[in-house]
Amino acid sequence: MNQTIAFLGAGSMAEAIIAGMTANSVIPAQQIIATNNSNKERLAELSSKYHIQTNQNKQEAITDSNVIILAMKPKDIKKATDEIKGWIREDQIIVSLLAGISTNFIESQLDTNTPVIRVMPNTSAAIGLSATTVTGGKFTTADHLALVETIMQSIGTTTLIEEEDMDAFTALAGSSPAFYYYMIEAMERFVADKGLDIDIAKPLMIQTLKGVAGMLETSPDSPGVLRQKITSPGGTTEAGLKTLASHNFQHAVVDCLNQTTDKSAELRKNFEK
Ligand SMILES: NC(=O)C1=CN([C@@H]2O[C@H](COP(=O)(O)OP(=O)(O)OC[C@H]3O[C@@H](n4cnc5c(N)ncnc54)[C@H](OP(=O)(O)O)[C@@H]3O)[C@@H](O)[C@H]2O)C=CC1
Ligand SMILES: O=C(O)[C@@H]1CCC=N1
Repeated sequence: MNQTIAFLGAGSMAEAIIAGMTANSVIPAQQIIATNNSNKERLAELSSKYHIQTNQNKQEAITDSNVIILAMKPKDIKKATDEIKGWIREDQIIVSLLAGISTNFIESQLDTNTPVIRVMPNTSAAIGLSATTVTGGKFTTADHLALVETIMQSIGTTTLIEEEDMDAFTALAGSSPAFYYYMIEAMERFVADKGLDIDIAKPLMIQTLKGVAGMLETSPDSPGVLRQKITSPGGTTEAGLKTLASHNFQHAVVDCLNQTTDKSAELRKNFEK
């Protein structure tokens, strides 16, 4: 792909995307430029690990690129756009990874007709398995969206959504890997409590998760039916599920996703000013 991509921000999400992009040949490493606020060591680390370009000069990084990926924290968006607004051209595309922050705010901050596309990847981008949602702003054409989807497909799947649904999909696909990891951490506690060998237990846990993902993907049955097929009356699974229900497990999960969604909206309220 003949695009040069600048990352403004070189933190964990930028690295997950860079790792995924450079692991396949869709975007050559030399067409990726990373810049950040001040952490020189971090840029050196990314350059040595992924053989990408780095540049501490944000203006140069932007000027040399067609696609500019905003990868700073939501709290830093105002300062970042104030700094870069004079350097952005209308032939470029701005891609924002920022939770909560709207395309409309970035467009108004930049004060140009440059297309702004909001995406929400997850850290599985590092192994090419992100589930990335994509939504366009006021100046975005179908061609812009297609280009950004192609770029993001180098790190996994892409799904076009309405911007009003982005907060909820941020919960369901951006943050949710952390919720799955949290459950696995609890299972690891059980492994330790029982004195089981983690080297035996971990591959079994991973294989089980892969099996669950595969069944969800291929089986015509709903998750509820799949669960029932495991749950013999009076059996082991039923005992475990009863315990989860007694702890209001499903309520906790729904509440967790609601709070995550609400936080995305709150970030917008707090930092779009
Ligand atoms: N982590 C995740 O799983 C996901 C994160 N996101 C989004 O990605 C964004 C980044 O998150 P994450 O990588 O975790 O954050 P990190 O804190 O790890 O990284 C933030 C980066 O932004 C840089 N930075 C801050 N201000 C500027 C600026 N004005 N110009 C250029 N760079 C700047 C920092 O540089 P320095 O170190 O020099 O200060 C740092 O490299 C967030 O907006 C988040 O909502 C989206 C999906 C998933
Ligand atoms: O926790 C966060 O705010 C970011 C956005 C989605 C995943 N991580």
